[in-house]
Amino acid sequence: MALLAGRTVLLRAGVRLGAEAATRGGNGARRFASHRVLVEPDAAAGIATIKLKNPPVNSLSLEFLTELIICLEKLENDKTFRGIILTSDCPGIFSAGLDLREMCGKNPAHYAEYWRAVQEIWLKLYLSNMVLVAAINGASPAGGCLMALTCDYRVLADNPRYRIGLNETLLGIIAPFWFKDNLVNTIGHRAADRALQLGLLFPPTEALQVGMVDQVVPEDQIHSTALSVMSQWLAIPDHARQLTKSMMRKATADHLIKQREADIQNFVSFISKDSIQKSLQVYLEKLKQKKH
Ligand SMILES: CCCCCCCCC/C=C/C(=O)SCCNC(=O)CCNC(=O)[C@H](O)C(C)(C)COP(=O)(O)OP(=O)(O)OC[C@H]1O[C@@H](n2cnc3c(N)ncnc32)[C@H](O)[C@@H]1OP(=O)(O)O
Repeated sequence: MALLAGRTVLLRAGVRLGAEAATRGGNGARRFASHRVLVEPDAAAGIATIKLKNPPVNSLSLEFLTELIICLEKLENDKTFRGIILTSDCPGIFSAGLDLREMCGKNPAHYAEYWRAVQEIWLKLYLSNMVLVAAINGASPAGGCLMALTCDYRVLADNPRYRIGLNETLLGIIAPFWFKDNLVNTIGHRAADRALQLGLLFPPTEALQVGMVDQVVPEDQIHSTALSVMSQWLAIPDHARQLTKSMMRKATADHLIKQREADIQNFVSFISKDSIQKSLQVYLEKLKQKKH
């Protein structure tokens, strides 16, 4: 049931994407047509670079998530590719996380559809058979951090403005258990406990220290570093690496898979509360006023 309902989201967007692809027909077979997800394939190396392009801040709207899910499905099913570098096309921002406008002032059916897409992108990334390297070239709060956490290796550009972490509590909301599980698997229980309760956003040096990222490099070296990490990981035979990855991650993914519907219901009732709506609106307003 969960999967069937999930498919509806994909198919609906798939039709739209199909139409886009047709109008762009001459663009070269290899470039996947999508407004917001740029794919730069290097077939010889077996690597595709995905550049997130949903300006201004790569917030994860339902449409953006759906395009990303379709793109990942295509790459996963294309034997040409063994690795993905995930990065941003928006200067200074990797991703601002979930799109707050999808969680404010909408109806329960919308919240449920949105949350299913958030679950789906996490499962697709976390369980990917490919090697995923995050080249984090900008700020990466909350859902942006979560996407990076699904990857096998994280390289962060050395800029104090590029902070990364699960800051949900600062918004008056709670990181779901599977965000928490992914963080605990990455930085350990004690560090995750502190980071989650305080909603910490770590600048590069601290992010490296706590293990949130694996490497911090000068900004102009981020892509070359990601490529060299990728070639190291791709030197391992796929079957051995994939089975090992699955062994390490399956229990965490199953935790969500076994209760997807309950998790959606939980999200919908939480996010629909007046007090939570108010917190999110105040937070969005603060973001808007920051400039003036
Ligand atoms: C029980 C369990 C149940 C479950 C309980 C529920 C679980 C939910 C889990 C939630 C996970 C999340 O990811 S929640 C999302 C958390 N994300 C954040 O806190 C990031 C907030 N954003 C920022 O900090 C900054 O925008 C940042 C990314 C650093 C970029 O700073 P800049 O100065 O470059 O840009 P800004 O001027 O701030 O932003 C540019 C415009 O983008 C908008 N904008 C910024 N972030 C946005 C966002 N996430 N969603 C929508 N819009 C956003 C701003 O309002 C501006 O809009 P205009 O003024 O109109 O131009």
